Amino acid sequence: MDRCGLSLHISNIAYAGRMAVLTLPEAILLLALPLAAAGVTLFARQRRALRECQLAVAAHQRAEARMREIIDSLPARISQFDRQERVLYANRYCGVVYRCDPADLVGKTIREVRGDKAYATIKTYIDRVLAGEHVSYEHALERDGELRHYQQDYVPDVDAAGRVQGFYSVSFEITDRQRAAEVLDRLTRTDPLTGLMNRREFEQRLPEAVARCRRFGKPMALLFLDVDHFKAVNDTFGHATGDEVLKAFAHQLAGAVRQTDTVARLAGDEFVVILEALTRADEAALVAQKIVQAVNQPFDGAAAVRQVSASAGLALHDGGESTAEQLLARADAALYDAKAAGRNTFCVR
Ligand SMILES: Nc1nc2c(ncn2[C@@H]2O[C@H](COP(=O)(O)OP(=O)(O)OP(=O)(O)O)[C@@H](O)[C@H]2O)c(=O)[nH]1
Repeated sequence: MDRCGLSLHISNIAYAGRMAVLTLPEAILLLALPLAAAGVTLFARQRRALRECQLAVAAHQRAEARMREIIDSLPARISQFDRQERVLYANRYCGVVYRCDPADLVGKTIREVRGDKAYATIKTYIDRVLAGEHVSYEHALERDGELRHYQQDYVPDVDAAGRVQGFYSVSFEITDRQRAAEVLDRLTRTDPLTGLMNRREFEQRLPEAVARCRRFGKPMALLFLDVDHFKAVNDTFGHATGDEVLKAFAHQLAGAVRQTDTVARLAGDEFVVILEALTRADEAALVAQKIVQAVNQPFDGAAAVRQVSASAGLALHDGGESTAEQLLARADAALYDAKAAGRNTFCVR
């Protein structure tokens, strides 16, 4: 009952008092009834308000539980750090990756969680996110004895005043994507028939080798090989046998050089070898001789073609001004010299 209603009620009592003489209990009852009614109304309102508040809290708790369930169910590491790089929150998947209860991570620093070595690498990203930048990078972690790759995002946690008070970290596993990319990368660099490097990869590696030769002053050489009379192999035994010969030849060639030497198939029956960090320039001629002899050995197994020979052109680089293209052109010219000299040999330019 509001103030106006109460004064109206009292004036009604006064009027009633004038009309009839009330007993005391009747007067008290008359006064108490509206007050009790007002109390009941107030109580009901308070109860309704309390109920609404309880419902709101329950709804909030349900929403929070749902959010937490979603965050915990995602196959991603989601965590929150303060400015001192301490874990404030870590979702369930963090526990899966770090093999612990995620609650045990809370309070630890990122350095304690990731270890000194990883921390040295990621410190720069942490500094950037704490300076307010959204940072993305990829990294690898060993899990179950296997190297797994992750896409990592750091997002600044900014307070109402615009200050960075920490950061959120989200990390998705990208191992499958990474492996697919590696396979694709390998395919783009490899000759599918022989498994050797292809021309594209060779064209990238030769200038790098020339640059190293110039920088460190260690002589290098390029050997350009071509199988002798290979057309006759195809014409006599068919293309499939020709392919088998190329594979066997590639195997012999790769076996005749060091693991660190670069061996590539440029096209058809043309192969190249980059010989780096030679101690003396004439060492290249010895290696060329050894290679020409090695590829002239009979093939393993009972193939239709038991043996081939190859001619080779050798070009040396002493660390001077020659470019990769010039080196390749010299080796190519030397190869023609070797063909003209009767094949199954090498010439130098
Ligand atoms: N089997 C097979 N043959 C190929 C492939 N690529 C190119 N060839 C063939 O390889 C042969 C290359 O022959 P050439 O090098 O031109 O001639 P050659 O008979 O070896 O003669 P010389 O080099 O002068 O001794 C051609 O017949 C091409 O068709 C391949 O991937 N597989």
